[in-house]
Amino acid sequence: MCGVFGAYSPRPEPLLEDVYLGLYALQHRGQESAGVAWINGDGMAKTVKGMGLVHDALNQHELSQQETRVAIGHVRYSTAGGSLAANAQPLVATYARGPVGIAHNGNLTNGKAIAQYLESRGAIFQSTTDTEVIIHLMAHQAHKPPLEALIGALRRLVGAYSLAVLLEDRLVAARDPWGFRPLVLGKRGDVTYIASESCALDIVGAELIRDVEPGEIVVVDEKGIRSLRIPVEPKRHFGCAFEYVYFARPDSIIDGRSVYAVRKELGRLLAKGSPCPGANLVTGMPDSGTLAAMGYAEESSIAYEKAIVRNRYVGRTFIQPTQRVRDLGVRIKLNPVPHLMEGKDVVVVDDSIVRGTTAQRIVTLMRGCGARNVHLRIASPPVRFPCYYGIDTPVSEELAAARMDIEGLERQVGACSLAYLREEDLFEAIGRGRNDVCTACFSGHYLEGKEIDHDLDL
Ligand SMILES: O=P(O)(O)OC[C@H]1O[C@H](OP(=O)(O)OP(=O)(O)O)[C@H](O)[C@@H]1O
Ligand SMILES: NC(=O)CC[C@H](N)C(=O)O
Ligand code: SF4
Ligand SMILES: [Mg+2]
Repeated sequence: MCGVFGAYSPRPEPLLEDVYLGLYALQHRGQESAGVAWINGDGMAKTVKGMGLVHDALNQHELSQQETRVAIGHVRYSTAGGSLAANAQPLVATYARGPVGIAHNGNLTNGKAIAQYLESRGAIFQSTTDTEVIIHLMAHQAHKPPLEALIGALRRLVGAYSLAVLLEDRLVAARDPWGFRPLVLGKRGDVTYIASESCALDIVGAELIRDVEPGEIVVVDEKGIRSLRIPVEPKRHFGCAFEYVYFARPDSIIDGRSVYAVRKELGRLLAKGSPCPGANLVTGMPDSGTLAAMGYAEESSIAYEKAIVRNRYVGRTFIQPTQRVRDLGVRIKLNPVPHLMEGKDVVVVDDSIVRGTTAQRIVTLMRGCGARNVHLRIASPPVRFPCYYGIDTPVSEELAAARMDIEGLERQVGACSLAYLREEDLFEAIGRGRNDVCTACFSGHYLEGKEIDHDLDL
């Protein structure tokens, strides 16, 4: 999952500082690289990118010295192509019709097929991301004006894309027809913003105007804001349920629904479906399990304690690219408060179990601190299938809930009991119907109707 951000002003301004701040607010969506791109006074596309977190990769002071009318930015969590400097985004190129820059959140399921087709006709790729195919598809339609070439490229894509695009001196936002990933529009005075999540608008003092609709292209230029459509009719919408469960920040609003409210509701419904009468306290796995734990505690009238402390200097562990770093991360990141554990029956709520790294470590530590019973409650259904749409859930063999049944997993993590949320409760908490939400990593029901399993590395 990545984060994208873009800004457009009718006159030159230090917009890159806003982009920097917006990316900072989207850091939870990608920790591997960060970058910005803008159009300078000569109409040329410029870019600064680096590996690591926003404050390591980019220099806020230097960026704040630049004035521009249009700029985009990206934080990356690699899902197609390795975690390399060459794959850092935004990707920028100058083709026959002028400069173009693209920041992409999501994953194309036909990216590899398109790349092979283009390579067989002489295209030379500079990166191994799926994102680059969009630029090549545009370059192959150089007879059309750039906006038409972009639309012509997008109509060939299948899968997930929420894009912030620099197109000459225009800012363009585009969201795939299935609406997998979030994308919002905001405004502060006459500056227009696009962002993966509304929390990035808040940080620059912009007001959330609305979501970019699935299948919509929003063009921002000197004429104002225009809305166009990607000419693809989706059979249904596929907004990612995992954004609400784990990925997005709780202060964001996605497709009109507060992530905070959804997470608390997930916890309440979990308590109704899988209660734990007699437990002494409920606690949440920081960070993303916290709100569901509060909802669980409220619904079951059991005291909520912040009984697992998070080391604030460690970021997200699940989105780290290797298992070694994930193991180390969980080790340093989370610790129970010993005196709250002694002789207690404790309910621990987490948002999800993916590989089982976090659950196993914490249950072991809690037991070591003297907890009598540890009941693990998960505020989403079991993750049994890989995601092909921009979250790097591993192949089925690495997914804890695909490798064993719930009793086996309960034994593996050492919990006294383990229970998951029901799928229908997930739809209820999100407030949308089965045909509006993607739950493929839980259900195995993919966009193309079957398990797609092609190697997405281009
Ligand atoms: O079963 P696993 O493979 O351990 O993956 C699941 C865990 O990973 C995520 O936490 P993460 O540390 O990434 O982020 P968070 O701080 O937002 O909870 C998620 O919230 C679970 O706690
Ligand atoms: N997770 C994402 O959104 C990643 C975007 C793109 N597929 C990449 O790997 O660079
Ligand atoms: S498969 Fe899971 S993580 Fe991927 S888009 Fe669907 S719900 Fe989200
Ligand atoms: Mg977590």
